[in-house]
Amino acid sequence: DDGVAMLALAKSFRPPPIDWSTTSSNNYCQWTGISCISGRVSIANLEKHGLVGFISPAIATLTSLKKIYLNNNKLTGNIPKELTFMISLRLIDVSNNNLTGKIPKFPASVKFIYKPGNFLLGFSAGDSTTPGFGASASGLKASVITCVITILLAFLGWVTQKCVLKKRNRVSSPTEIEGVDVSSGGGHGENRRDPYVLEGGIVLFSVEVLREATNDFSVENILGSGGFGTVYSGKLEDETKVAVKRMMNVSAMSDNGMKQFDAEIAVLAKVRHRHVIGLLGYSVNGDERLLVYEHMSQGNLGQHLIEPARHGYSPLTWEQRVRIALDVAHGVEYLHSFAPQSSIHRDLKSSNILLGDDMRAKVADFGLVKVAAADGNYSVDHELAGTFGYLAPEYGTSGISTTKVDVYAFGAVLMEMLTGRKALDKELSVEKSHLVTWLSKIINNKDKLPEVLDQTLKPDEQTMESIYRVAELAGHCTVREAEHRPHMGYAVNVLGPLVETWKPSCEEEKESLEIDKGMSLRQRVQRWKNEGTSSSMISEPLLEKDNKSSTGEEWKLFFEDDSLGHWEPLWT
Ligand SMILES: Nc1ncnc2c1ncn2[C@@H]1O[C@H](COP(=O)(O)OP(=O)(O)OP(=O)(O)O)[C@@H](O)[C@H]1O
Repeated sequence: DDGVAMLALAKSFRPPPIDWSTTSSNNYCQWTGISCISGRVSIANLEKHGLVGFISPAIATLTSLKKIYLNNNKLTGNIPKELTFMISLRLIDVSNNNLTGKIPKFPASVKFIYKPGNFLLGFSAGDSTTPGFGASASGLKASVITCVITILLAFLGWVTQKCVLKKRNRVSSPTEIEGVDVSSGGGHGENRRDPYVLEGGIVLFSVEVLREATNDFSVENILGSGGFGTVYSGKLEDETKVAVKRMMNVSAMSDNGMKQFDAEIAVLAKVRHRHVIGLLGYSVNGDERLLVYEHMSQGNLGQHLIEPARHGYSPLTWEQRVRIALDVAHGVEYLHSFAPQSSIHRDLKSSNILLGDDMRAKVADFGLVKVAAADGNYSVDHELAGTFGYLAPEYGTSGISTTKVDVYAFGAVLMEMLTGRKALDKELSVEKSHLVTWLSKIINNKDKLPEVLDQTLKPDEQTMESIYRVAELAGHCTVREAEHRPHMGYAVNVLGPLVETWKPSCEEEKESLEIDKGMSLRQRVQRWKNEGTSSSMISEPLLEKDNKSSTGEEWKLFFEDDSLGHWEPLWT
């Protein structure tokens, strides 16, 4: 809901546009010049409205706003620097106003138009060297008036910003972020000391803070690399361990890198669940995009399943595997059914399942997440994304995406747990390389299954019963017809009784949904830890070999709908 910010915006104009209210934000999507998508403001077109007043920093809290047209009005005051932190912003036009103060530096992804007009922009108000403000008496008077007005407006803007951010974030004071140095603001070269806490308690870090935390993004700190960047371990000043994902140079990649960055923030800012990775904050500096997550000390599931010794790990016991599977099922079920907006992960795989100190799992990497269509419906993706081996047949062939796409991928992960083999292993023969296709033929054969199990398991009779149950579930999750695959809730119910500490999922969700309002960053990380105890569109080439992945060789898939026919799925 953008109501609070819209009211602040209405109050910053004198008078506001004709049908805008300064007392009620009801129906703000219907206000003149406002366009919304899913109830969130996406375009504000207030061009030529004769507006007098200032640009409210509250605009910065409209996190879905893409375009702002404030040109050809009579606005005074400065352009709030907070606007440069807006992750969704692509265009801002403030030309032909009477704005003063510093010219803010927007990221390269934002088209910033401030000329013609705004003759005093770039000069501090009242500067005697400013054209038109010479030593004449009238010039001096004008300059003093401008200066007083600017100070008053800046103060008003500052008060509005404090109130709006406080109200939206329900964080009583930024200073409550104990020991976290979020100085130097968003890292636009200015040495800001104010901390910024944005929607959902997400912290806006300065690049300098993250640079220090990661030892200047040193090679020794690298935790892994994916298709869109490198992840570094880091330690904040208060000793909080974090993982920092440094996106590849955004100007060098297509829009999709930006989309991934935006999607992670949009989803993870709203989601708090013990089995979903916690996003602590982010940083934007020119073309630099950084995401800051809670640190997961035991790496990703793939590293523990496939050649664990290579990563310095012992093989997982069966009990650990089932517990991890249940954690993942809980996390994905939450995403599908309980999160504020039902979503599809679309890139579930063992390298996106991260493990904490206690070997409990969290689902990560939400860059490809997509809002799910209403129950029973589906949408067709024109830009497919995911990783070979985990891709559901209907998704690969026709782009049909439902939550069952994640169920299929989950089934593939279960098969990796059973066999200790990669979902797609190019080293093997064609019949064996695609794990789901190969194992599906064996999975229901109680005599043959023991032969293909991960050799490190050595199950006794009781464990074997559990293995058969999980194998059956894996087969069910990966059936060819999406409608015959179960919902994630079913997987939770199958796996729950197999582990000791089973609790009904809805009870768990209730506890976990509680967002950590008013908690310090350190407390939030600690809480997430405690809770743990219980692509860019690449059309050429169509297949991008993701040889940087820490799980070894994988093949990422990105292609446009017109190229669907070029791809031969392995299971046909
Ligand atoms: N919060 C974290 N804590 C610890 N390690 C992490 C964290 N996030 C990521 N990693 C490590 O960094 C690796 C790379 O992560 P990233 O999300 O960039 O790529 P990926 O998921 O492996 O591949 P892709 O993004 O191409 O799908 C992960 O596989 C994991 O080992």
